[in-house]
Amino acid sequence: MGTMDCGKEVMPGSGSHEEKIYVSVRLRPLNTKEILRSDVSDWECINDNTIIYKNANLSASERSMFPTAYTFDRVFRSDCSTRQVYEQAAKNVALSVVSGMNSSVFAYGQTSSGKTYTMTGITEYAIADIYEYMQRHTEREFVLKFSAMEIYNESVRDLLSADCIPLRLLDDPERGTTVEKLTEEILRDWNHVIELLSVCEAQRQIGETSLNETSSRSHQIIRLTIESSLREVFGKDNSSILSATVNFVDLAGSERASQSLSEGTRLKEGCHINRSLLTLGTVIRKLSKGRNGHIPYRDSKLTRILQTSLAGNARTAIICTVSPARSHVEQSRNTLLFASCAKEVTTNAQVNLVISEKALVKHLQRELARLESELRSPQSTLSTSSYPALLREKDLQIEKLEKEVKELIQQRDIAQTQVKDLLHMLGDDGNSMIRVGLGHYPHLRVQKSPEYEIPEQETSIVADPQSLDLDIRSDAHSRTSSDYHFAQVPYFEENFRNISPGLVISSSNFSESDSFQGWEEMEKQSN
Ligand SMILES: Nc1ncnc2c1ncn2[C@@H]1O[C@H](COP(=O)(O)OP(=O)(O)OP(=O)(O)O)[C@@H](O)[C@H]1O
Repeated sequence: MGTMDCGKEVMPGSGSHEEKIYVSVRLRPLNTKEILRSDVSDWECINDNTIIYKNANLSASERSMFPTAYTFDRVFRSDCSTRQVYEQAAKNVALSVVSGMNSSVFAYGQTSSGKTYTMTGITEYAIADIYEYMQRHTEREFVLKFSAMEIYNESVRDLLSADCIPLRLLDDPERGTTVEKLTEEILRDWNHVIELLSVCEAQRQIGETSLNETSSRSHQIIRLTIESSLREVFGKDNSSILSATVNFVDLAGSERASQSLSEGTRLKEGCHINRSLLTLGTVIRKLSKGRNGHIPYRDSKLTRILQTSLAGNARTAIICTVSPARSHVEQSRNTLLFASCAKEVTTNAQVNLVISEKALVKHLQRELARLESELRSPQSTLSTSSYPALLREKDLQIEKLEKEVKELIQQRDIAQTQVKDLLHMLGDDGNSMIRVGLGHYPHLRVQKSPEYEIPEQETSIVADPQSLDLDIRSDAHSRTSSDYHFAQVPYFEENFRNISPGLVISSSNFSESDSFQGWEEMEKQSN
């Protein structure tokens, strides 16, 4: 398998993942030394999330000063296995790396609390799971790169190199802080992993203190970078590649010189360890209160290298290891205080997509060709040759609409004239109108239709429901109002109740059989 690290562009992809750091606490059993000096276990995990300090002899002032119960995403009793800790507190975060998200798993705690014990197991389990994932996803081609470093006395050292030359840190605008000249081994297989892990173990600075015979005197970061792409297009420089890094961080343990009885080299190491852990604590505390103000990442190499993992483009899990011994209560409380701040810190992981420059150029060329052919195609609505036809069609549409507008204006003018004439006629013939008070009938108006040449014997009727009066207009040329015959009241009721206002009805609609009665008769009935 070849490396994919050619000229490339890293782009944060879709699937932004803002979340809080996953914080768990692991309580280890009392060790032989602690048992021999009759130390007692003062801490107890009362459920999956809460650990309590259970010393009954606690003074009242101590009780008021310190919390006795602490809650986290997960707490592990002293009899929990590292496999269990991995499965429940690290696996989910660590394996995000195969989906293109950066991730980090840290162990934090005082010296001899079980950080190396925990991280050794977690690193192996996670890499084994990554291999298992690769076997299941044969449609993708994977490249795994392994690197390892330690920060010893504030110097960065390559754990895969025999040289003890301190490495420089560089600031990369895209990738954050990087370590110059750090060896990156492309992993061949699982045996290669085991081999490299044992090289790291052998190279790491270990020293004996009174608290831990094999105390780690440096912070160790084992880093795995995973790149993957779909197999069919792999190696042809025309694919996008997922690229992410997982860090397994085994921090050196905080220690009190009086307890670790260190002096000389160990004392100097302890000072460096404590100072960088103090910076880490400050960074976490400030981040837990939001990202306002200055965050002192640059105060230590550890926080510079881990900046992305602490608040950037990464998913992060922190496992805080705690000794149960009463003699370490102060250190344990400090660890739990750190854990309480850490659980308030938010990171924002994104899927990292890498597109090789060649692939990017090819993609853009293909897109350009597609657009050009679309422009040339005769069917294309964008074709330049179709513009004149399109314009002609639009002109015709405009012409048609203008014609319609003209016609509508004419119709409106005619209607206005008719209304005028009608009003005029009503005004002129006002005297011939006979008003009848018919309070309970719709307003009916009997009148001559303006355009209609009414024959001698005809009269028209217009209903006006706005008024309760019944108005009857006679054909003034032929008759007087007294000559009129009208339908009986029930007839009006039946036939004109729903007549629209202004509708003209000829009286010829009535037949003699409708038994017309004289006007006076009708008036009599209505009163
Ligand atoms: N959960 C555990 N169960 C059993 N033994 C443990 C557990 N945790 C730690 N130990 C033992 O305790 C001792 C100290 O553990 P370890 O070296 O992992 O501590 P550490 O926190 O890494 O210390 P340091 O910071 O000094 O390196 C080791 O002998 C280890 O085997």
